[in-house]
Amino acid sequence: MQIINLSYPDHYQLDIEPTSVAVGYFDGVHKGHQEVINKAIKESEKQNIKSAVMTFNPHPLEVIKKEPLKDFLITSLNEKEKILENLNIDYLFVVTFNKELAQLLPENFVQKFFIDLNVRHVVGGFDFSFGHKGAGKIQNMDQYSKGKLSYSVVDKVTYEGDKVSSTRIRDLLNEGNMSLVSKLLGRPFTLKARVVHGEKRGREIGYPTANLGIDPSHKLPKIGVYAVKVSYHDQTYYGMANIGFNPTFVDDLSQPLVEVHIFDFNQSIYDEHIEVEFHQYIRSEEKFSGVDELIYYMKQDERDTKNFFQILN
Ligand SMILES: Cc1cc2nc3c(=O)[nH]c(=O)nc-3n(C[C@H](O)[C@H](O)[C@H](O)COP(=O)(O)O)c2cc1C
Ligand SMILES: Nc1ncnc2c1ncn2[C@@H]1O[C@H](COP(=O)(O)OP(=O)(O)O)[C@@H](O)[C@H]1O
Repeated sequence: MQIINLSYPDHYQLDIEPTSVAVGYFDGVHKGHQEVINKAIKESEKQNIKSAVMTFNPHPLEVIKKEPLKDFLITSLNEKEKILENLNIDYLFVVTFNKELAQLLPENFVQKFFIDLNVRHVVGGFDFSFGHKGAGKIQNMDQYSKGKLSYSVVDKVTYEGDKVSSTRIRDLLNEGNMSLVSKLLGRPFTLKARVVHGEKRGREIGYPTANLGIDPSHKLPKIGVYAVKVSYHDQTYYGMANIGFNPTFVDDLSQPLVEVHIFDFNQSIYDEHIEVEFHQYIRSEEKFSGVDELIYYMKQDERDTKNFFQILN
């Protein structure tokens, strides 16, 4: 997959082959988004052209609200790139979302970002809008492109009767309903991050924890303890994670920490990247009377996690 960064009003001289492109912000790349992307791939095969995804960065809300998003994005740009890479897309266009782009008339957006880029077919979801005040509707593509592009609109995808949407997934993350989140995403909710330094308390209490460096804009599941799987250097491990404020030891953390104790693992992985899949909410985070009570509960968490994954204690 070739990643091409674009921004308006910059001029660019690009040599891009004809494409069928799926367009959207695609936060989470959930089952609904996957249908849009698959349609673009199918159409590229039919027309014997390349497949592409066009996404935006940062999130439009950040530009409209003029402040950084907090606890919002289901996938960082980096995570999105990795998911798309696995879908075998030929090109990923990452369009900078800025004030200028937000003001483009739909017909100008279509000229600049589709026709000028050699796009032949555009696929969007039934409710996708673009351009000035979101007035551009994919359904009006013939008018904007003066018939120069073909397009398809993908219908609402539902799960158990309700629309699959990024908002629904955020609500389920707030509830810690990881099994339903997995169903709507088509894969477990995953954080990909660098391991950063913590307070070095973990190893003292017999449970070293890899602390994840996560951008505050990333959505996190509700505060508490989770059964997780960790990928590191092409190997998968089981583990237990805590998302929280370590109230037993600290009382003034402004951001929740995400930390993972990996079972049967004993390597120094500071500054390395790991991927953590959240499979099951285990319990809420508590303020314990001290280290001994915390250790007692962490032992119980280890048993609960191993029972959940059906691995031997
Ligand atoms: C499975 C698990 C459960 C945890 N539960 C709690 C908890 O309920 N309350 C709490 O204050 N800290 C909890 N912690 C966080 C520990 O306080 C933290 O891992 C420890 O202080 C080590 O911190 P460090 O990585 O900064 O050294 C938990 C950590 C893990 C891995
Ligand atoms: N089983 C394990 N699970 C998680 N991290 C481990 C494990 N074994 C060793 N480590 C290493 O130890 C570090 C965590 O130790 P800890 O004392 O909790 O330090 P910190 O407070 O800096 O996170 C991890 O970042 C990692 O490099």
